[in-house]
Amino acid sequence: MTPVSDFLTLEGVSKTYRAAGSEVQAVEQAAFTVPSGQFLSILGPSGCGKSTLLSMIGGLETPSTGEIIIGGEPVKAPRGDMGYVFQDATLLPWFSVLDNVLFPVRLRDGRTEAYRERARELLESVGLWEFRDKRPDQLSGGMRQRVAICRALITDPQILLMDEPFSALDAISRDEMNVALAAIWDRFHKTAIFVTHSIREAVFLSDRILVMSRRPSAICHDVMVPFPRPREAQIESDPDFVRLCGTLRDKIEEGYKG
Ligand SMILES: Nc1ncnc2c1ncn2[C@@H]1O[C@H](COP(=O)(O)OP(=O)(O)OP(=O)(O)O)[C@@H](O)[C@H]1O
Repeated sequence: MTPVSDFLTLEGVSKTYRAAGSEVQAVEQAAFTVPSGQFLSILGPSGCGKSTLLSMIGGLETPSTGEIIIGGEPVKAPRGDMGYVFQDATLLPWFSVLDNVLFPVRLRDGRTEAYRERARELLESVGLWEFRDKRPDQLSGGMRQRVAICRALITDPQILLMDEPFSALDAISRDEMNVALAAIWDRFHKTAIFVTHSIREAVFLSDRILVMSRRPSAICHDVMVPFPRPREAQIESDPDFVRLCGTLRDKIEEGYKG
């Protein structure tokens, strides 16, 4: 049994895609553990295998070699106790904000009334309760992503997986979303795996950052983020914050060269 302190464990995880006679080594020998409640970001250049790694943790892709263990159980398929947030909020356009947040419950057992209070708590925590009757096309991109985060948390999952959830947003909305996500994470405190290209975003949000290189597609650095929580947007002008961003930029450049 994996101890709770090592909630997620990857052992020698690799992924090779094979198609039309060619092979792509998307992830090579990933091995790390994540304690329960840690916010971990995976940072690296385009094509280094970040999304593939996240998909394998989520049970959406199967590793070619190695094993992924969550809460003592090997991951064989998507689990009911995971929440997902993707680049596109993928809300149902004909449902209200509230019904979108409750949708995973409707799929699971239909007992949406029992979760209405939790939906209210989640929507209030991101400032959207008063928008509960609006439809997605009446919301901004940032608001839609906040709804997607509430939807991912409605069933109180053990782990939240996020794949570049804010990359389609403009810079101001993205900064707002980082503050909103940090606040929601401080409140609900889930184990979180967050894929991003943005060094600043990773440092602002994370307890720990894994940097991936492109050749090989492997984890090349594992860095703890020392700043206390709660974090305010102003932390980004702190010299230590700026210095850590510079260090990570250097590590990513090293990873590019391979
Ligand atoms: N289904 C697939 N079939 C074949 N190759 C794939 C597949 N999915 C990803 N790849 C390849 O695997 C490598 C890693 O892709 P992946 O999307 O995991 O990288 P990434 O770091 O998330 O990239 P980005 O930051 O651009 O989203 C890339 O070379 C990609 O083209």
